[in-house]
Amino acid sequence: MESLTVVKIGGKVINEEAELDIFLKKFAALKGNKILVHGGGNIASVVQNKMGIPPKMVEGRRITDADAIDIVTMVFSGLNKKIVAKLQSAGIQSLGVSGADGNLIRSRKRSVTTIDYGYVGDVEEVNAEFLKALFDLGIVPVVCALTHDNQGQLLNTNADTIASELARGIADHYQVDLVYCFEQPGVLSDFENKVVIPEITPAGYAKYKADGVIVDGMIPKLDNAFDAINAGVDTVKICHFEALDKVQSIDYPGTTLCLK
Ligand SMILES: Nc1ncnc2c1ncn2[C@@H]1O[C@H](COP(=O)(O)OP(=O)(O)O)[C@@H](O)[C@H]1O
Ligand SMILES: CC(=O)N[C@@H](CCC(=O)OP(=O)(O)O)C(=O)O
Repeated sequence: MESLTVVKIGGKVINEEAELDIFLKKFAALKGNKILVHGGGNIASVVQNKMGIPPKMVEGRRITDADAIDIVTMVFSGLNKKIVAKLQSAGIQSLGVSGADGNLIRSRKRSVTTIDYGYVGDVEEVNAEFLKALFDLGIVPVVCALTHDNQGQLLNTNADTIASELARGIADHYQVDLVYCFEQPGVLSDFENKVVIPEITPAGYAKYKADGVIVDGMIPKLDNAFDAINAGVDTVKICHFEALDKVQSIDYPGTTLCLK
């Protein structure tokens, strides 16, 4: 089976021009078929504040009302084009898409329970055939955190979830490696001293979570990571964005490997 690397980069790295450039150079150098999924949540929050519409977040997820979906659509789509322009300059034939483009990711608006998340979508289907066609043309897809409901509505979907769902959606056709890149050196057992957990299992994750070692945005990231591993994705790694050039070598220690 051909290999495919799905890389997700977080919004904090995108926000720093120099860091983004370092990361994109490393992404450009990755061998084989690849997809880049990017966030941009913190930039959307800055824009919301500037527009006098303060962001509302619940457990790391944005409450996306009518104003917020307009703002995230502009911010995420704009970032998407900026990243594609930078990748083109690195010689990568890339195409920036949301989940609506090429019907790549169809989702369903999250139903209202105790919380109304507004225009937030839970993924229902990934168009693996469209991705395969892009790879056959030598095109690298760059995917932002927007999906659609096939009834004309864009929906906001967490970028970690998009990366996991894309990896799972295409795992029948490729040997898929999923890499979450961010500003920390991996999942940490000691945040102050930056001690990386080299391998994490669901049992270890449960314990670190109960002990308050793994908190905040790392919780949905690991939930998405284990969902991917359980659905047939070959490997899931969580690493510093500057370590991306090392993830394709088997024995690189400076990263967290998620195990079943
Ligand atoms: N044990 C941990 N190890 C590493 N990061 C952690 C840990 N617990 C919480 N975090 C936090 O999780 C954040 C990553 O989640 P998030 O902000 O959603 O990432 P991203 O920017 O990739 O979308 C890190 O910036 C870090 O502050
Ligand atoms: C529903 C939801 O919360 N969507 C996220 C999508 C962006 C994202 O995930 O960006 P990062 O990866 O940079 O955090 C948001 O609006 O912030």
